[in-house]
Amino acid sequence: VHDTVKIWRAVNKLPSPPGAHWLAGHTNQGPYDPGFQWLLDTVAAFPRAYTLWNGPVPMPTLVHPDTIKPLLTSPTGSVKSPLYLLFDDWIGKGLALSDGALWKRHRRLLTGSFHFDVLKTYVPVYNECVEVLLGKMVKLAAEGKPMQVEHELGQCTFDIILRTACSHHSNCQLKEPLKDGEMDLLSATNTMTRIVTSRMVGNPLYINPWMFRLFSPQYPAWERAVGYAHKVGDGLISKRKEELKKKMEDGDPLTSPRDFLDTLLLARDEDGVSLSEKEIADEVNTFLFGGHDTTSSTMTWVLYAMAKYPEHQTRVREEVDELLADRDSDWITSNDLSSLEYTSLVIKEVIRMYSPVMLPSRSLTAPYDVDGITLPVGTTVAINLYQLHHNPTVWGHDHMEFNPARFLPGNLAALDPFAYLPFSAGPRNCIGQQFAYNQVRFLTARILKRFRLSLAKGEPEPVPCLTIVVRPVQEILLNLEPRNL
Ligand code: HEM
Repeated sequence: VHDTVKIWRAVNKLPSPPGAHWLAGHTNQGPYDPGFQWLLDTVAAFPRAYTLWNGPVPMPTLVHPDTIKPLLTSPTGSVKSPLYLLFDDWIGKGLALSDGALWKRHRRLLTGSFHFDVLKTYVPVYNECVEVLLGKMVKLAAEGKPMQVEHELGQCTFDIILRTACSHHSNCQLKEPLKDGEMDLLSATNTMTRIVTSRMVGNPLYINPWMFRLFSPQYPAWERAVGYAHKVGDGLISKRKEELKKKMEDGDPLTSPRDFLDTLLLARDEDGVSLSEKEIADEVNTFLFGGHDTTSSTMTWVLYAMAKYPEHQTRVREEVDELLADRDSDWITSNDLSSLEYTSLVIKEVIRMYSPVMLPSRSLTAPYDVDGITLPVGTTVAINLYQLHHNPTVWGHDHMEFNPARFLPGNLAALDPFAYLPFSAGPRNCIGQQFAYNQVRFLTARILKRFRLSLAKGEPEPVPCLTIVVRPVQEILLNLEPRNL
């Protein structure tokens, strides 16, 4: 009680949007309602930090580089907040959820998997997976049907992460739709994502694991999907262990891991200790989770932005045409990616506009100073990246305008390095940043090389909403016009 009173006293000193109900807090005002108008109004009124009341629970929210930077750069000042426990059954103590010595050990062992040289080896996989997608787009165009962007990109990015992480060919892009009661890894993952989201923004009682287990009608579906995903993951791991054992018996020194799973199985710390089976399984699940919805949501918004702003679409296409001129095929190599300069600017701006991962949060393990107010140990603090990226005091009053030129080196120089944090920053930044970024540049270039995209007539403007990632409330439909090459 003493600690709670201390926290309440401190958070009450921060500014807070008016009208919070004593029990419901700001929930009735719809802080995360689709479209994010409340977030836009709030950051305009409180451009540094404010207290959001999630029902009766306060959550100081940081929205300015100055208030965010010390939190993210302190290696010991905070741990992941209890909200991350919503993922616990699914990804266990993998990199995203663990803290302290366990996290440090895993991060050290896994960093090598995202080294430039390793990421280079994934480019052929991107090419193969996008060929499947392009084939489906050709068929849709021939039938005069629009593309359901999120659906198609969700399948394609899942195909990519399964192949790059575990060399697993799921054929998920070409599978027939599942019949009632059937499950595959993609549908299990989608079910888990849906249920975590509904616990995050739905009945707050179900945030508690026991209330969820005992009373939520969704629990049986959750248990089934988690069980299925773990069974598939465990199967992939034990199959690979056998393969590696056989290779070693045949004298292979195993110096070049084939994929992320190999890296995990071969990882040894300074004392020669490997990861346990449970640790490996948690990391596999972490990467399938972290590496799928994030890139799929980003690609969805990129393609939408290309259709909405044809002048930028044309500039990206010209850049790709120039890169691939005089070549026999559309295949893009890892060396090509750095030539896609305008494409990169466009992608950075899309990620700013939509902030696919919106709301990292932390529990303070040391007092934290926000504009002269000290938040005590135990306070849950959120960093709202959407609000940071739409903070008029940081980005100017034209922050809702789509303007890739913001990211030209000359303009970036004037910007605080903590003004743009889609992948967070500091020791807990996104380990998959370069992997994601390569993939999105790659997919954008290959798709625009082959198709002109336009908004399907009569479709409403898509409205972003918060799930685990930011995605459109309704599927986005785009018309496809194949280019005559
Ligand atoms: C556009 C795509 C992506 C975005 C916007 C993104 C964003 C983020 C953000 C903001 C964090 C920090 C979360 C926090 O502090 O709570 C994070 C962490 C993480 N991301 Fe990503 N991510 C993306 C893609 C990926 C991919 C492709 C992977 C894996 C292949 C991945 C794996 C992870 C992991 C494991 C962490 C936890 C790292 C740690 O705590 O050491 N992410 N990501």
